Amino acid sequence: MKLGAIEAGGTKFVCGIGNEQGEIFDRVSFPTTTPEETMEQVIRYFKEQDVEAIGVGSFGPVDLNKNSSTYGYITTTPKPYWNQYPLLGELQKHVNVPLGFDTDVNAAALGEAEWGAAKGLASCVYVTIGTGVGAGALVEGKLLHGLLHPEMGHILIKRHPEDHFEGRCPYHRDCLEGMAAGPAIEQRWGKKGFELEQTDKVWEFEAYYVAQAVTNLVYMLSPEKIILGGGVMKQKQLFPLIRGHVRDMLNGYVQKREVAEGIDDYIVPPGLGDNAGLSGALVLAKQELERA
Ligand SMILES: Nc1ncnc2c1ncn2[C@@H]1O[C@H](COP(=O)(O)OP(=O)(O)OP(=O)(O)O)[C@@H](O)[C@H]1O
Ligand SMILES: [Zn+2]
Repeated sequence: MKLGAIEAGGTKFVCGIGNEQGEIFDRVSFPTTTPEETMEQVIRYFKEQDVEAIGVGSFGPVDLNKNSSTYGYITTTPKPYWNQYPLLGELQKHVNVPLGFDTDVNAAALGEAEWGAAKGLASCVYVTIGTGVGAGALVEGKLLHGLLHPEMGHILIKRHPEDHFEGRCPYHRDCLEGMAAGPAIEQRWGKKGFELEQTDKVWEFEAYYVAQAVTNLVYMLSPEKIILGGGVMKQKQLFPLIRGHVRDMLNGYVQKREVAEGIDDYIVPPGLGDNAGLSGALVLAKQELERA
């Protein structure tokens, strides 16, 4: 089965060709500029490929309600040019195959549950900490949608007592994304994250914020695995710091092996590495084909 996959990000669109076993045969990426420019490249790529279905995991907010007149739109994004953009409709005009659609982070969670770190589990959360913070959740075997879709990057967190950075979320200032996304690190410290590897304080603050999010996720969704991805999580020293804080914050209240002696295997990097989103989009394509 030849399937197409799109990971539509705010910086770049990654397109790929793969199959229902999660093998990826080709992978290209186009910068996210204007919808016209970016989509022209995406459409040209898929027109040369004879795929049976395409799955799309997109940055958001997106409309995932199939009964809505704006299904498949990128809706209220502050990203210039992409506000109220009919992503799926535009694609469908040019490729006559079933299209699966979900958020980028839900797709990543799905990919990880199918072939990655959460393989065989009916629940997991995938959190990305990159240009923004977002999380997708698989709950009892299904991706979580609801009213809009979860926007877990904007949860409210307690400030580190030594952190005086004001935060940079345009909506909430010091929410999780406002304090812990890559651009927040850069603005607070005046350097990019990868240049701050040796500065312990940077990762102490970062781990404190991410651990609060993880702790809240444990309480709210009770996932069987929590996967932390995105550019900032390339700093591998964050993992032990986050796990330590989570154990302290839970303080023994959740009495499960996974969040005690098994925590190294509970809060983990993506099993699929940078392919989580694209792999998840393949699953979305496969599922849409089965429904069609
Ligand atoms: N090795 C690293 N260490 C620390 N921070 C990093 C590292 N690599 C990237 N970052 C930070 O992560 C952010 C980029 O995140 P990422 O690479 O996940 O892109 P993204 O947010 O997924 O992009 P898109 O918007 O296209 O989805 C930047 O703020 C960057 O400074
Ligand atoms: Zn916010």
